[in-house]
Amino acid sequence: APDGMVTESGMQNGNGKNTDGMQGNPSDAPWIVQKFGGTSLGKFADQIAVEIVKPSMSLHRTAIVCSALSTGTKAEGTTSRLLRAASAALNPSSTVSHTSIVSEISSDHISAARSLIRSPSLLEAFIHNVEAETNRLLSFLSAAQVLQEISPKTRDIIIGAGEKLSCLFMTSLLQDRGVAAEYVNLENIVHPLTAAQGLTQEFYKEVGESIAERVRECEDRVPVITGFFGTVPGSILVSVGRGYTDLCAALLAVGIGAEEYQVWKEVDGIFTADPRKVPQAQLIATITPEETAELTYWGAEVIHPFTMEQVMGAHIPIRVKNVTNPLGQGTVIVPRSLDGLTSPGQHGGLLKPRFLRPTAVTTKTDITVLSIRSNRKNLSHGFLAGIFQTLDTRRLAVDLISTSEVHVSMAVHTDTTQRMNAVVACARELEKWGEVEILKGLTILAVVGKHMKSMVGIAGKMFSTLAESGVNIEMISQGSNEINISCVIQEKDALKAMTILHTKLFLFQGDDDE
Ligand SMILES: Nc1ncnc2c1ncn2[C@@H]1O[C@H](COP(=O)(O)OP(=O)(O)O)[C@@H](O)[C@H]1O
Ligand SMILES: N[C@@H](CC(=O)OP(=O)(O)O)C(=O)O
Repeated sequence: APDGMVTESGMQNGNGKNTDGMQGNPSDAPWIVQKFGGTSLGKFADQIAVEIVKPSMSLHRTAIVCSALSTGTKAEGTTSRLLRAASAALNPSSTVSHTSIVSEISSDHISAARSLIRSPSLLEAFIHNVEAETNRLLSFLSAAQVLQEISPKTRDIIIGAGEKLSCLFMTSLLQDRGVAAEYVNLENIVHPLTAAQGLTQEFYKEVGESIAERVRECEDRVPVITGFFGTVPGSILVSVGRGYTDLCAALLAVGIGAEEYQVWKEVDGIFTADPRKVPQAQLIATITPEETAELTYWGAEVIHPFTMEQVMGAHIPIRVKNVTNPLGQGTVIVPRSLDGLTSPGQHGGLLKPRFLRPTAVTTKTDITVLSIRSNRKNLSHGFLAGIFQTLDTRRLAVDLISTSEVHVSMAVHTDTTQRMNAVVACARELEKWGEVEILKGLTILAVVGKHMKSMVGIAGKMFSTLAESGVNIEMISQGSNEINISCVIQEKDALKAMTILHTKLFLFQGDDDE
């Protein structure tokens, strides 16, 4: 009987090697890597264990990678709360203490376990492990409070606690449901020598191989892997950013040579538009990595943008699937080597054929446009270089740019107060070049599709459709590649614009001239 957790040293332990009476991974079957997001784990942990992981184990060796638990939205999730705890520790006048945030995180995990884990011994071992992890976390936060400083490495360790807690929880739950599972903590997987080379492809490859090696040590036990993969060069939040678990699972998929990498979400896959905003959006059966990367960059929060590059180089397909509909086919992001072999399928009969329409439409909110009208007749030598240097010193990246002889407009993503303040500071500095204007409350609207390069007049149709619907276009920019056309509009028009473009460009019945 499962009498304790199968964990690394320091954690309360049962008999790790003994999988008696528990279902283990089949030996020699191909590997599948499954990644679960925080909100999915927070809401559907039982279904994930019983309806997704267990069935997968009958045909595949299954490895699961988990993000930190969220009970509501990602902003209320464990990672966000850990970041708030770190800020609270540093801020003596903070209204909440880091200790109260940590104790809430701890009690949320314990109450999730109480409601799902039936075995008293597994539950007791889990609570013990949560307490040990929480105490360690508190010691890091208290040290930060005393020093009034958090190094990037300490911040990484603090946020990494989120994935450790969620994986301890999933390991115990799987064991409780009869699965031989093993907790795999990647906190120390990055070797200092590997880290020294920076975030290079070689770094990713070595980390992926180390994760795979650790996973093989689990033998027939299902590895439950922390999506936090250690203190990476320059800090995980800065170098990779939120959503790093997608990348972690991709590194494992490559390292272990998985047959498929599954990203489990709360949507059926990638749609022609955000299904929560455009109810007519249709599920896309297959999509290219380039299109997925564009969509992600332009606001569709489907998968971390660094993920595609890793998996596609190794020709491993990514399948985006829904935790609440495990039998659905999802969307397959087809690696280059397989592209063309699979049919460009689509679901539903409402959509125009693939070669006559773009793949998807998306919006990216919180955009500010910074415009500079030169006070000379022509753009002088050094004008553009000066502008970019100013932006660079404030660490601002430009999403879209449009230039004329005496005028430059740049769209910047201002999703944090810090970035908005940086834009205002830049504007002040740029006044030496001419008249500066800041336009806030904007959205980038992007249409993406690999067939668009051969669709004559698609840009014209996009802009005339917007004009007919009374959507004012603030800025148009030549797309950086042929698979995307984007423009900047008012935030208040975003939903209307996306819906009307979806109807006119994607659906049969919306088109009057075909
Ligand atoms: N084109 C798109 N296809 C699918 N989902 C999209 C698209 N654009 C935006 N989204 C949004 O991305 C989110 C991804 O799903 P979710 O499971 O909530 O993410 P997470 O795994 O981060 O918790 C959904 O909220 C969905 O509305
Ligand atoms: N927990 C981390 C990493 C992550 O990958 O999250 P998710 O898989 O829930 O997007 C975050 O919130 O950023």
